[in-house]
Amino acid sequence: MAENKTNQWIIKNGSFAVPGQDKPVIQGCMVIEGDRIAYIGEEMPELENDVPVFDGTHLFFMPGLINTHGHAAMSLLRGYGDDLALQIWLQEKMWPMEAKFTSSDVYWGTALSVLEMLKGGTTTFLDMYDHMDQVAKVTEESGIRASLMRGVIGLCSEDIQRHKLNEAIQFARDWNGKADGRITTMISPHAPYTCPPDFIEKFVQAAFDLDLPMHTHMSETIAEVEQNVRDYGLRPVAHLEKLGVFSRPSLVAHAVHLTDEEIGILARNNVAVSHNPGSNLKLASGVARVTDLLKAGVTVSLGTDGAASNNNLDMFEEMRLAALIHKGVSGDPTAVPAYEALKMGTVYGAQSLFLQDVGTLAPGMKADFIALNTDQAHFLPHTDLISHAIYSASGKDVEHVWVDGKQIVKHGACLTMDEERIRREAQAAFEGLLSR
Ligand SMILES: CSC[C@H]1O[C@@H](n2cnc3c(O)ncnc32)[C@H](O)[C@@H]1O
Ligand SMILES: [Zn+2]
Repeated sequence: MAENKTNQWIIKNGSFAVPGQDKPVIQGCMVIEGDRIAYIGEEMPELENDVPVFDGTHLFFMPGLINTHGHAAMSLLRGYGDDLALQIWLQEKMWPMEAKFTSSDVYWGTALSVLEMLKGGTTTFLDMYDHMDQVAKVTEESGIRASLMRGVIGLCSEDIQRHKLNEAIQFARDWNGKADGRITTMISPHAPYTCPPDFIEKFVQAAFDLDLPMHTHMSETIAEVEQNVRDYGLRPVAHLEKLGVFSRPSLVAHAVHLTDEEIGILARNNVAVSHNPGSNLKLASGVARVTDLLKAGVTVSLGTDGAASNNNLDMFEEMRLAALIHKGVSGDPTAVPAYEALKMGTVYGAQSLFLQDVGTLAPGMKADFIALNTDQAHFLPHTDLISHAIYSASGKDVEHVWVDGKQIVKHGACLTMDEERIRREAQAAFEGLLSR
């Protein structure tokens, strides 16, 4: 949309989800000025005559979805190693293939994922992987927002450990605040079962030195918890607390197997949890205690994990799963209502990534938002648009996407990425991996 000299444009006649605010849906208009929201409300604000107008009829505007855990380049391994438990899947399928990944593979795998995420309404994603300069490059080029980190597996010699840690530090330092502030970084040992305790302590020190948050996989399977007790005499939560991880702002992925005491430790230390229901179901890891975590005051957001354990990156699916499975396992139909699932995909996502100015639609917030086409059979009647967004919608209903006030997806097509080339290169990259 062309802007006028005040850099403003206005959306009229729209319905807007404003999660976390007094009234969850507003019917009216929203003014965008540059990369931020200047106004949202039922009344028409006074504006210059030449402010461009975008007609929001039949559109439901929502904050862009925030995917708080994943490994984007793993989309190259989608469908490669289905129906296996985590450790076998990692050791026999993923790690041997990932050992062959080149920078170019990571670039095209990440591009494939970012394309899928943007078209499906995700405007911010977290990525923990290797060859992270390539992930940052895709982020810069595509216009998406991202929290990026070099994930480190420490099952190697001390020399290689040192090299990987230095890479993680260098990446975090070089890229924090880059791409017009759309990239932020974290420090990320992969998991307590792949990083020895003294190695994890070095990551904690780095996080202090760089003043950055930490992210790790934790308590994903029963086998992992039992191994932690055998190896270190503690369950993973107490183990990471003892190593100082939670003395930094922290986000842990999965946290499926927790005791009441562990939920207390996470709550006291303000540790956020990225709940990954699709991946946890597919790998048969279990069902996280989300209602208990939320009740204890823990911030719980949503992640897809990599496309090789999901097998798509549709955050609407994760919100729907979160709203459904906790009802199913608890027998309580009020567990994770639609509005709470929406907050997990938006407001709590922003909190989990330590981002202050995304996650809802309000004056002063970054203009990261999406529009769903509600003029479709599965959105009618218009009883409750938040209910429809959680229980009826999918990423395929996303018509438009804006990040930083710039339109990235228009009528379902990505304006910033070469879709045809990405599809071709990703297929070629997978075939190259098989042949090496
Ligand atoms: C060091 S880069 C990230 C590393 O994580 C692996 N991974 C992907 N999904 C999971 C998961 O659910 N639990 C643990 N580790 C996972 C991925 O294959 C990369 O090697
Ligand atoms: Zn993961």
